[in-house]
Amino acid sequence: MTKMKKLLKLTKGNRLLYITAILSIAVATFVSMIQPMIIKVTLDSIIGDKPIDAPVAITNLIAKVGGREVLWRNIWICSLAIVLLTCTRGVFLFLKGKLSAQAAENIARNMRTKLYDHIQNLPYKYHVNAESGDLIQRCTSDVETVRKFFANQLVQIGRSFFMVTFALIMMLSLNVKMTFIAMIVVPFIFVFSYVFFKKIKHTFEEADKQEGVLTSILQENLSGVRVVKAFGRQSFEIEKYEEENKKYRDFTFKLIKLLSNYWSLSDLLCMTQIGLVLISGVYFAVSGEISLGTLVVFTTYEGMLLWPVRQLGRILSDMGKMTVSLGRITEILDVPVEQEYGKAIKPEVKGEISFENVSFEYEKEQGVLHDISFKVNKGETVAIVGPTGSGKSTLVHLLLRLYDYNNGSIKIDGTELKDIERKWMRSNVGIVLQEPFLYSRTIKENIKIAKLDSEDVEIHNAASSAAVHEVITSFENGYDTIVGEKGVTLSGGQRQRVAIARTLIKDMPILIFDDSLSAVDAETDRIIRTELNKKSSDNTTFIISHRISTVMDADKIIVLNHGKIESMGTHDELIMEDGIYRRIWEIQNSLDTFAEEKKACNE
Ligand SMILES: Nc1ncnc2c1ncn2[C@@H]1O[C@H](COP(=O)(O)OP(=O)(O)OP(=O)(O)O)[C@@H](O)[C@H]1O
Repeated sequence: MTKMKKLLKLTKGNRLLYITAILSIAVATFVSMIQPMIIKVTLDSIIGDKPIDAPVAITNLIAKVGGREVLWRNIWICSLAIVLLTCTRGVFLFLKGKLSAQAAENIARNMRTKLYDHIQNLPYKYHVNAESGDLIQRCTSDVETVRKFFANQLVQIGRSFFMVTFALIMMLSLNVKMTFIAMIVVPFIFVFSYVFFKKIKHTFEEADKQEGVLTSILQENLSGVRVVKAFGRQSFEIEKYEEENKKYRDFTFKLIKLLSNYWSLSDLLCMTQIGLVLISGVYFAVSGEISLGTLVVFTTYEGMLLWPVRQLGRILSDMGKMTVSLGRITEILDVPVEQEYGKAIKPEVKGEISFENVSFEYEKEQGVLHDISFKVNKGETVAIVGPTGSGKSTLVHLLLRLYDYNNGSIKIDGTELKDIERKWMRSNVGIVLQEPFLYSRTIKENIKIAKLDSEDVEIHNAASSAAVHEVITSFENGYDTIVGEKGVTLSGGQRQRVAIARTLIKDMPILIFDDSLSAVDAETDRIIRTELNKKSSDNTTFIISHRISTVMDADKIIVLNHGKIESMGTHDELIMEDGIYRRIWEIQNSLDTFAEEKKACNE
């Protein structure tokens, strides 16, 4: 879609406001053009004795008032006319400002909502790779640039257009030769502005990109400030920021330099034009070719005309910035939202799951899961163990349809997973992520997110099942304790448990715990699992863990290695086999025995 079409599309729903704003600026410009004509007639034909040489409307008006004689005796009428015209101009300028601001605000609001909606519906893969600092910049400062364009610059372009057209008509009606002199440099100013606009666009783009880099570093640094401090990386981070900051400053300097060159050169062109009008105007007035009033009209028009022309360079340069911003916004909007390729049905999910020869790769030719086949009955608990990077999280992410498997088949109660609507599937699967995210809200609100209408008692029950109720009630504000950004006021284990409570509050047929008990001690882990067993005998549960004690009671344990199922069975079966599972079990067992012996010695 061309930029013009994109711009037009944005004004949808606000076009009437815009048309009225543009009409208002047309009226205001026309009125401001009439004023010098009144001065001219007053000077030449009311105070002076020249025949009236003005547009028909003004001649008719003079006749209606009573003719030249009456006006000469009541010269205040001419002043009053100027005052009235100034007031009319003011009213229309006010209307223009109000309506265009209103339209621009509406456009900006629509754009923000559209962006936010779109971002929410983008595929998981997009978010994994996107830089949030850059996204934030696009949703805030880029939208602001477009808003400013619609609020100010677009109507300003209209003003320039009307100004040039009206002035040209008026000047031509007075003197063709003078009109030619008054317009001789104007095309050069236009061409100059256009060339400048082309040149500055690229620099604006670079500066904007660099601003995005700065925002990203800042955002990343603030969220990872604890890592920076813990590793004593402050000076490295400061240097890195300083380097990018310097680059940003250099781009801005370059822009300022270009802009100042532009303003000085456009000043020179404008002053040359005014000088030409003054010199030739005075010459023609002295030689009697034009009247004094006509000279006043030409010099006033020139002053009025050159300002919008001068401004045009700025508007065009801002337009460059605006098209860049618009491009950056549409770049997000052009990313396709998560599509439903299958039938998008919403069957009742009971929890029977089967994987048949499933393979998956994030990047082409780099398989992550190979030929995975297993079956889980409703209500069973399946544990997935395996070395880090073996594909455990990937496997459960497939169940949520965050990614679609490349080969094989996954069936949920006999229905192909790809045919089940993504949102529907996600509303039937409760997952506790490896690194749970908590909002900077109260604990209660964080738990309620999964079920907004939940009663206090349900919240407390979920928290009890996650073995965190007592911890919460020990806080001064209990469930109303606000969790700091990303839950810094809570310990890692407490955070995990609040996240578990959030998942348990809604009774989902499938539950997934992705290494989500890693930050709690073995005893709390056991309490939570006992609670889970009590609560979720009907739920099909997946537990990913590196801790054998967490998975040993599972109905089925899947051992993944390099994306393949190495072995599968119950704990008792697996410890009989020579493999990863037995090795991990032996290591953890000997560690436990060692810890117990040490404890006994200390006692
Ligand atoms: N979004 C992604 N894009 C590309 N590759 C990815 C992505 N997520 C994971 N991988 C890769 O896929 C492989 C499996 O990752 P996965 O997170 O499933 O392993 P895991 O067994 O859960 O590891 P851990 O125990 O450390 O959590 C790894 O090699 C990882 O680098």
